[in-house]
Amino acid sequence: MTKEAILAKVNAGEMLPLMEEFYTIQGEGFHKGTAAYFIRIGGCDVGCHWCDVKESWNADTHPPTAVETIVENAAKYSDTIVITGGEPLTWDMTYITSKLKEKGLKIHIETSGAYELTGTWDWICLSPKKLKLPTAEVYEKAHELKCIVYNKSDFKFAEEQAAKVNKDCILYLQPEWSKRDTIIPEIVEYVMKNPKWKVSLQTHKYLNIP
Ligand SMILES: C[S@@+](CC[C@H](N)C(=O)[O-])C[C@H]1O[C@@H](n2cnc3c(N)ncnc32)[C@H](O)[C@@H]1O
Ligand SMILES: Nc1nc2[nH]cc(C(=O)O)c2c(=O)[nH]1
Ligand code: SF4
Ligand SMILES: [Mg+2]
Repeated sequence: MTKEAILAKVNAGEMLPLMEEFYTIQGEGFHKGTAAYFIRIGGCDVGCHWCDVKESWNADTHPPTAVETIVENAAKYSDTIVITGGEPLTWDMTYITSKLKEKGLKIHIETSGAYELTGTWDWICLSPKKLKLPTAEVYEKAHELKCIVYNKSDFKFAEEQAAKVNKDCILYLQPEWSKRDTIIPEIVEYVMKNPKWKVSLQTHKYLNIP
C-alpha cells in the first residue's frame, strides 16, 4: 500500500497506529479485577508530565495496523476489550467499535475526552486533564470519572470536573503513581470527608502485571 493510501485508511479509522495489545486484568476504576484485552493505540498530544506511557505519544513510531487484524486477534482472548492509548479519541473510533460489536464484544474506552467522542461504547472511563479539557458530550456520556491526584490542587480540579459529569457517573480519585506514598493519605482523608468519591488504585502495578 502507498503512504497516501495508508494515511487515508488511518484518517478513516480503518487502520490505527497500534502500540501494543495484551490480555490482562483491568487494574483501575469500576472494572478493576476483571479480565480484559487491552488495545493501546499510539498518538497523544495532551502532554501530561506524569504520563506513565509517554512512548505512546508519537503515533509515527507505531505501525498502522488494519482494524480487521486487531479485532480478529482481540476476539480470541476476551469478551471485554479496553481501548486505550495514547489518546484513542485522536482517531475516529467508529470503524473499530462497529467491528468489535459485530463480534458481540463489550467495548470500554480509557480517555481524556479531549477530542470528539466517536464510536459506540459499553463503558466510558473519562480521565480529564487540565491541559486539554473534555468535550461537553463526553461529560454527558461518561460512566466513570477518574481524576488523577498529583498534588493537593488536583482535588479542586476533580470537584470542577465532577460538577460537569452526568448524575450517574461514578467518581474516582486515583493517586499519580510516582506520588503515591505522599498523596494516598491525602486521598484517604479526602474520600472520608467527601464520600461521593471512591479511591482507585493502579492495582496492576502492585500485581506486577501489564
Ligand atoms: C495512559 S492513559 C491513556 C488513555 C487516555 N489518554 C487518558 O489519559 O485517559 C490511561 C489512564 O492512566 C492514567 N494515568 C496515566 N499516567 C498515570 C500515572 N502516572 N499515575 C496514575 N494514573 C496515570 C490516565 O489518567 C488514564 O486514566
Ligand atoms: N492492567 C491495566 N489496567 C489498566 N487500566 C487502564 C490502563 C491504561 O493504561 O489505560 C491500564 C493498563 O495499562 N493496565
Ligand atoms: S492524555 Fe493520557 S496518554 Fe495522553 S499524556 Fe495524558 S495520561 Fe498520557
Ligand atoms: Mg496504564
